[in-house]
Amino acid sequence: MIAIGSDHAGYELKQQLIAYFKEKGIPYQDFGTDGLASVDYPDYGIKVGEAVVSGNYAFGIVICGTGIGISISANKVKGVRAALIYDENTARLAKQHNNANVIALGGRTHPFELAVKLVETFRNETYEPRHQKRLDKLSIYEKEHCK
Ligand SMILES: O=C[C@H](O)[C@H](O)[C@H](O)COP(=O)(O)O
Repeated sequence: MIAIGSDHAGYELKQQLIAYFKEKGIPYQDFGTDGLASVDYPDYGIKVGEAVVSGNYAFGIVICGTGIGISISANKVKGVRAALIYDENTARLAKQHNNANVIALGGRTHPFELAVKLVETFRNETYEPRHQKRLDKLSIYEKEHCK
């Protein structure tokens, strides 16, 4: 199950991705926003981040205008590794090297066709455990410094 959320600037791309998931039978849960009215990206980045660390989702997708603000927001949640991806290489490496559990896209920077390609590339990639030592350092920092 994919957790997906956006602010107003990411709303249209979120809806397009949801239509794609429905067509392909890909399970998802929509965490809002529900329209084009101006909202604040931290509310949605944090909501999706918390959902993902709950363990009930394969990964999260967060979308704002650029993907920057909402990735910063998701990364405030302990246990989240959110990656702003912008081409096939970063989509692949976000999984292979960083084992990202949230990916961020920009409604004003990522056309739908690119966004789908990046989501599918990330989804079908595999984490390389040789990087675990680095991820462990992040977890240790979180354990010691973030309540
Ligand atoms: O990083 C921030 C995001 O791109 C926001 O979606 C953006 O700042 C919203 O801008 P505005 O309020 O002008 O629609």
